[in-house]
Amino acid sequence: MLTKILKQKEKEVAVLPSFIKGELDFTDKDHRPFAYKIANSLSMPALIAEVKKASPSKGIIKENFNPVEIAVEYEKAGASCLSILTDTEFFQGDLQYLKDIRNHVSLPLLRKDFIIDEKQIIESVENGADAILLIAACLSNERLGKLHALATECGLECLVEVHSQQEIQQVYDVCNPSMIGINNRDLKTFITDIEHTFSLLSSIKKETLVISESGIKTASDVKSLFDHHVNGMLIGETLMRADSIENKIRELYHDCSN
Ligand SMILES: O=C(O)c1ccccc1NCC(=O)[C@H](O)[C@H](O)COP(=O)(O)O
Repeated sequence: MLTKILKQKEKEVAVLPSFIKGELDFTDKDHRPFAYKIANSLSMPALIAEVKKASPSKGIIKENFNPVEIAVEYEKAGASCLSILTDTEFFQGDLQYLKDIRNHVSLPLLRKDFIIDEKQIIESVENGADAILLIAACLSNERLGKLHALATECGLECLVEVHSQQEIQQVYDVCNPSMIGINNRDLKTFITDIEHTFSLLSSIKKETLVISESGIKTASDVKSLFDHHVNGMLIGETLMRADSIENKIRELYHDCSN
């Protein structure tokens, strides 16, 4: 699946406009601090709530999909940050959702896509992202280091995603991200297992914020993340399938407040 997605991304990147680094000026962009919001959620893991219509593993997740309405509900229900899927081909997302959502909520926004090229970083800033996802499994050491450096120069924060101990080492060899996301989804089988987060935790430096990603479904999952001092959690499907986002978020946090 990842190979298929990356082939498609190469096609998309080929038609993006090129840029001259010296001519970039993003000083007028207002930046909403992403990692800061995560770090400040002390009594429970911070919620990064994902706006996700469909996925390669589940097909359509939400039929009547209104990204702005969902984002507004997430903000009202107490999410710390939002993740907006912008990939069209596999997740039925759109870059336009990022722009639209930015105009209706005040939360920091993560552009969730498969970033492999500098041009996508410029596109992310121009379309209102505060942070981007960089997936270690999609990038060589050199590419990861370069993309992380450019994103930082452009005022974007990076959530660097890993699946293994080896990838954590790769990440620390080339950059020192403020946030590492451990993806609980095995990209070969699509099976999610929250234990995956706990198995990799000890390899992450104390000063790096840890986000557990994918397959988080119950209050007991959230409580165990909290008990393991995981700083944040990225949740898509569980929230998108809920009849009431507000009730679902309250239910997920239930065991942390008791
Ligand atoms: O969601 C998928 O099927 C998927 C397949 C291949 C690559 C990535 C995929 N998901 C991206 C994500 O990381 C999730 O959208 C995110 O972590 C939220 O996961 P969930 O709460 O399980 O929807």
